[in-house]
Amino acid sequence: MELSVSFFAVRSHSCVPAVTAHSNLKFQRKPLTLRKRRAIRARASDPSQCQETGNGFVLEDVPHLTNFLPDLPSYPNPLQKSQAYAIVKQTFVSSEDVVAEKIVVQKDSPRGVHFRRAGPREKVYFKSEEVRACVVTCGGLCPGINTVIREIVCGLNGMYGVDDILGIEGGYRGFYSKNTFQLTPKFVNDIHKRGGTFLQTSRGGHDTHKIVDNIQDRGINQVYIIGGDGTQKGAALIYQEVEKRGLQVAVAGIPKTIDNDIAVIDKSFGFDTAVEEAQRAINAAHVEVESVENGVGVVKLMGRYSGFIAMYATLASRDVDCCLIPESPFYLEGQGGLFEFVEQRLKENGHVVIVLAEGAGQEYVAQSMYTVDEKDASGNRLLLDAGLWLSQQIKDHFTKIQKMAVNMKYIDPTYMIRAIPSNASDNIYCTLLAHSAVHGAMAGYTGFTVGPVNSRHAYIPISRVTETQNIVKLTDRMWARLLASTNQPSFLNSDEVMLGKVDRAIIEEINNRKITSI
Ligand SMILES: Nc1ncnc2c1ncn2[C@@H]1O[C@H](COP(=O)(O)OP(=O)(O)OP(=O)(O)O)[C@@H](O)[C@H]1O
Ligand SMILES: O=P(O)(O)OC[C@H]1O[C@](O)(CO)[C@@H](O)[C@@H]1O
Ligand SMILES: [Mg+2]
Repeated sequence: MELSVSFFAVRSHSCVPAVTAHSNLKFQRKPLTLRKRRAIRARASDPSQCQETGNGFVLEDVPHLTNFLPDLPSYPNPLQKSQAYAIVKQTFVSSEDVVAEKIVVQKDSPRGVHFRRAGPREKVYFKSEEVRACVVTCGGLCPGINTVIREIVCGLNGMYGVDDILGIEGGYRGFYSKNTFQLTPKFVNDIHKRGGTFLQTSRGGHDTHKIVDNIQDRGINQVYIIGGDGTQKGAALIYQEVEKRGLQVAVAGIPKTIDNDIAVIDKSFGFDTAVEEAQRAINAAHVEVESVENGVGVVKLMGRYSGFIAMYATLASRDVDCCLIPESPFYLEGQGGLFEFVEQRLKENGHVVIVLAEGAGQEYVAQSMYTVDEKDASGNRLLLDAGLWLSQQIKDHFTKIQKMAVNMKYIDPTYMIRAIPSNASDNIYCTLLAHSAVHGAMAGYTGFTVGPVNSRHAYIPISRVTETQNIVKLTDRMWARLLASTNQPSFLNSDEVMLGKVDRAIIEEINNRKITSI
């Protein structure tokens, strides 16, 4: 496989520090802390690989087919003959190009974690005419899925001359319960203009053995898997089984989630589109409540454990008085509570708009009604309708206790913000994701997820994107910007925030909610 010995002095699974070509660096670098070293080591267990050099430079590498198929032949990349790329200064990504996980550093800090830069390589490990690829989409919908499908098909065909691409219908279970169909550039030509997934999706049904049996039986050698955290965990299992069986099959994950809760990557595709669509609902709520006396608008947006959509939609709109997200506990009654704030805004402005992420206040809703802990087919907890609950609570409080009638307008655009086609910038983002995945698979990388890290597309070990979930950090500046813009109560004791207790509690809670079985 492509690996520059001079650059990466060590190729090891256990991150042993080594003396390298970088010893002439300008600044003395601090060694990695024991905690960091342990964390990296834990991640370095197969399938991801990790290399650390003496100056604290760490490469968290992705597996390559030659790791378990050392005699695999390579071929010149057909892009060498591509007209489109003929005048590109550097068509191929050098094996030394890496992307830094942290972009803000101090002069004495270790160089830190890096990922392999995504893009076409000089050598490929598949002959174009021998590729049989497949594409599958799993989990919930998200704007842009069809663009990713289209660009995998068009990228494979246009850049690499591959014309055997299968569509797997209806998610993971489609591998073993449905017939496949052929995907051609012509067939997928205008699917990016539609919302949803052209291939259909499902939750549950991941059976690693049955899936890999089918991959093997159908002679598939490149598997493109589009889906969220659950899907990527499934992709890792498929990769491991493929390796165990010694198959020449590249497994590439394309991260998808409307909630923007996938770790490491800058942002998930479709997120901007969803935030934009959410503006329409917020605007409608604002127009409604402005036009009546004591108007209270409640808008419920998606966000199971992460309130990114609600936070960004609030910040973008400026018509929102209060934003409630799962990461930030809130309370209704008493001093500093939501009721007091609503009353104050009604007195000041005559109306109030509240945006609520669906996962916020779940514990209150559960307390107020008899509930059974229901799960979807993938094992994700089914949420209770916090929007409806909150609307009722506000109505009851003002009518019964304050003797003040409010005009409640509850808007639930949950599915509307994700069932739409992606906007222009998401379309371009989806294209880059798809092409990165195609280049990676053709170059023989496997068991990887693609995504932008500090705006540069990289190949990331799957375990890295599934080990934690991205959440809104209450101690980060973005949440402070929101609080400053809405002037809403933080519902937090400032000592707790300062000590970072809040984030820890939330992370623990999220960990407790983690799926243990599917
Ligand atoms: N831990 C796991 N191991 C193997 N497969 C999994 C795991 N978790 C989920 N899956 C499979 O991945 C698929 C999608 O999972 P899930 O429904 O949780 O959605 P997701 O990919 O997390 O997307 P999203 O949450 O953004 O809608 C399902 O087919 C499910 O069986
Ligand atoms: O109703 P569905 O299709 O299971 O999807 C709902 C869930 O999917 C997500 O969009 C992504 O996980 C969540 O925000 C939401 O709770
Ligand atoms: Mg998920």
